[in-house]
Amino acid sequence: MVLCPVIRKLLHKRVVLASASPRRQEILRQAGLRFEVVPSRFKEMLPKALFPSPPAYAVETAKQKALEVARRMHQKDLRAPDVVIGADTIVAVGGLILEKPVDKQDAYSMLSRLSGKEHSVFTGVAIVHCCSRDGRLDTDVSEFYEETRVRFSELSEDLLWEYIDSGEPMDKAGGYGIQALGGMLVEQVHGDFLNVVGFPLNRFCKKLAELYYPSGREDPRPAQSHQGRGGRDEDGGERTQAAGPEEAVSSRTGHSPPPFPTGLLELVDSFKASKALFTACKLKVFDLLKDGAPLKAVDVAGKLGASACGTGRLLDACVALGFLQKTDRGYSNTETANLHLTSDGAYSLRGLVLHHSDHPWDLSARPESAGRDGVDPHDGALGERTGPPCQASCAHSEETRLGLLRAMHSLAKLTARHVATAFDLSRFGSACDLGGCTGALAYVLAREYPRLRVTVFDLPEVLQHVAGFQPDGPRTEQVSFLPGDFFEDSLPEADLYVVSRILRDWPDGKVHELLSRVARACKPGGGLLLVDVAAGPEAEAEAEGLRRRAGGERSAAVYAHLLRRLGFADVRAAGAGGRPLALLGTRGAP
Ligand SMILES: Cc1cn([C@H]2C[C@H](O)[C@@H](COP(=O)(O)OP(=O)(O)OP(=O)(O)O)O2)c(=O)[nH]c1=O
Repeated sequence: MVLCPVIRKLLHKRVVLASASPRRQEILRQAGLRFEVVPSRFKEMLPKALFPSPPAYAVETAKQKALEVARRMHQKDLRAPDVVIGADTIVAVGGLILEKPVDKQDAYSMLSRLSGKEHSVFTGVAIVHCCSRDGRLDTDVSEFYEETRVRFSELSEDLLWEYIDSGEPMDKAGGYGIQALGGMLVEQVHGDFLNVVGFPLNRFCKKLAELYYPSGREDPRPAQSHQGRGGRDEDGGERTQAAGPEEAVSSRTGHSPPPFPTGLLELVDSFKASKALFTACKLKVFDLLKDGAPLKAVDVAGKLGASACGTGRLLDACVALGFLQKTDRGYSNTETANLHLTSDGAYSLRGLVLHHSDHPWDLSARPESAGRDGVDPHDGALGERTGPPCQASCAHSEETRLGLLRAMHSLAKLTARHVATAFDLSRFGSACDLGGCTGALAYVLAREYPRLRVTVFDLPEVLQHVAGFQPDGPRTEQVSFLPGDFFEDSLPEADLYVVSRILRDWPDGKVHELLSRVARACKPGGGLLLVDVAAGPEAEAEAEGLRRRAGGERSAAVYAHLLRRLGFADVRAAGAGGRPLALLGTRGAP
């Protein structure tokens, strides 16, 4: 069939790739498709013996992967994406299906089975069109597979083990990657190379053409029958005319609708998810479900004095978010909820959640900055000043301030050990935590470094509240509190200055001013530990733009650049839980 430009047909749709495979993502991205990645949680454990042929197994697995994601997304947001794409690649040799090896021995038996022979690589693909109607999810599945035949050379034992020891086989069907080192093993390829790598792009485009050019309005030739090549299609029950109404309009007018606003809709969705969390915390749902037996929605509703229907929806949303689990017996907390969302959990973040729920624009603004002349934490973060600082000041009632302290304390407590151990700080004898608030980080630093004396430097109106947050236990005498304003007063002498979670909503000028003061106070060889950099390597590039739009963290690269400009050398970054967390710079000679 003649290929038409089909990828653009998906540009204005919300497309999700239900796959964690980096190869699939790359192939589709390079083809110009715009999509989100939501890896499927479907376990690839269908009983192979039930399938008439290996590709039938691959197609069904691909379909189940895509459907799982469509259902999960629908349950979470009550709005499924327009299209979910799932794929599954298998290797078949002598009627046997080989998936990813479970260990080196398994990789060895797979590769020795393939040595000197021809095998088939099948990738099954499912394109699931979704539609949410009255809270129900309708799906329309189109599926196909592609076969590529691959011949391996005879492989020596040495080569086999050398290849296995490279680690490459482990996440690949049949235990090899034709696109990398595994290419060495291959003598001949018959068919689509990309199909072996995990996604049959050419056949995918043909399938899209069948779906999106129903009666040849744009394609000079009418769509072919769905039998495809060699009658291999497994398109049972698929729709023959997948173009939606907007397709029809666009093909009539020749006008292309704008690209799908994925980022914008993600923001809306994440707001809905946060809202469910805020509401459940406010209603103390997690306290209610803490220790006892699971409860049905109607019982939870009764205890909360809320409607059964609304409560059921809220509980289901919490299930989708991973905070509750649901069984026949009812709803109960997950581990995360017990630990972080109950009122009295050791690492409770409920205070933080409630604070953000009640003061969405305060985010991580600190109580003292609201009252300080000229320091409006939102200045710059929102692009312009949002009003005179006194407004923010008035908004900070005593109760609000305590709520904010509680929120900051719980967050600092949770992350303090990661921060304290992100670098070896044992060379420092004294530290000053600027804006260290309740001392949550200071106490953990003291515990980790018995030689370290830590001064928490913060405004008097903040320090007057900290008594209620002091921990019992050893070495509390290493920590002292000193009232002061780090913009007005001289900074206490210290070998190490700590600036943790206070800069994120500040305008660049204020950040520069504070860090310059630190740089001037810091002795050569002294350090600056800066905590709170943007998460995720991909976030680095976006962080600046995002921060400018909505306030938030700066990327590690931006901070590192600034620290170097201010005379800090050997600036190193450390992360925790896969996220960048902190930077440590050492003051060079002035
Ligand atoms: C044969 C072969 C497979 N592969 C890869 C493609 C697939 O990623 C993987 C087969 O496993 P799959 O289960 O198809 O995919 P996956 O587990 O990587 O991702 P997901 O289930 O989330 O979709 O093997 C290669 O990269 N090169 C090859 O030469």
